[in-house]
Amino acid sequence: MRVVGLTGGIASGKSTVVSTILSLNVPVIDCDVLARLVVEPGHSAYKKLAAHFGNEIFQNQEIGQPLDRAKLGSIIFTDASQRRVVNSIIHPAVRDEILKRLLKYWIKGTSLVVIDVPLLLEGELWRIVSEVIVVYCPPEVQLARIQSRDGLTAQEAQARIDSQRPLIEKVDYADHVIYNISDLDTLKNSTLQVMKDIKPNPIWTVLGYFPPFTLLMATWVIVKRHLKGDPRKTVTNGNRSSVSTSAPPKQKKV
Ligand SMILES: CC(C)(COP(=O)(O)OP(=O)(O)OC[C@H]1O[C@@H](n2cnc3c(N)ncnc32)[C@H](O)[C@@H]1O)[C@@H](O)C(=O)NCCC(=O)NCCS
Ligand SMILES: Nc1ncnc2c1ncn2[C@@H]1O[C@H](COP(=O)(O)OP(=O)(O)OP(=O)(O)O)[C@@H](O)[C@H]1O
Repeated sequence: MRVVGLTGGIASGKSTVVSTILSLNVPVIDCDVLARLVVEPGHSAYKKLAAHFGNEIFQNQEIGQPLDRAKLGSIIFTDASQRRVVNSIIHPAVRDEILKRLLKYWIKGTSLVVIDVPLLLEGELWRIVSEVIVVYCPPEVQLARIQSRDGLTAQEAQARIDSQRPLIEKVDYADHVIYNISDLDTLKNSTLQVMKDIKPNPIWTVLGYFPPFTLLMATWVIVKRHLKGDPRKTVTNGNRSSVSTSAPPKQKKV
């Protein structure tokens, strides 16, 4: 089974890309959805958040009520230390949900699964994906899209962008980049092209069910990612300043 990681920046267009991928009947595991699931009342991440923040992050300021997402957002997108705490509570729970879903798809004989992970290159999951797709758009476009989609001020939108690693740095770790700098039709076509490129060969899918090949393929994925380097260690690289944020760098397929 080929596992592909889809990432980008806030409002860069990941969900829009996902809708095209789903139209091809390729399953997508959406981490924003899982992050919502694991903070539902009764889940262990919910209890940990309550223990850390008290009642202030819940609707009606009452423990037992669903999360007040706007309130938690206003805290974590302006305070890096609180963001780290929330990440340390939610991310392991999301990772466990991802692994459970991957196992189910593998048992079902699925040949290709896409994981939509906004923070793929900031966490550990990049290690297990065979390909990384980055959806890129320039920061000024991100800013405008967040404001118009979420009704936030420019300052609030900027705080959200700043809470993530600069998108242009993520491009360096991509096997495929989708440049979302034009209209929605162009975005759809670029997505279809990338999906065509990564379509798994059915022979490899079948071979993946024979233990020696499973092991070989898993080793290859880990080695391949290792050779590309740890994206969390590099703050920036020499290419960054030479890449314009308003025009796409040369189409990249490694
Ligand atoms: C703060 C919360 C409650 C805001 O909820 P809201 O419904 O407004 O936004 P939503 O969940 O749809 O996220 C929108 C986007 O914000 C960005 N984002 C979310 N959390 C983070 C974070 N911890 N750090 C950086 N960016 C983040 C992502 O690009 C994401 O796609 C929510 O984002 C959350 O619980 N975040 C912590 C969990 C997390 O890291 N999720 C990201 C994927 S695992
Ligand atoms: N090429 C485009 N032209 C016009 N609008 C676009 C384009 N791409 C995306 N959008 C709009 O920008 C907004 C953000 O896109 P989308 O929700 O797909 O981003 P995202 O990366 O999934 O965001 P988030 O990280 O916040 O979940 C949406 O309102 C979407 O309709």
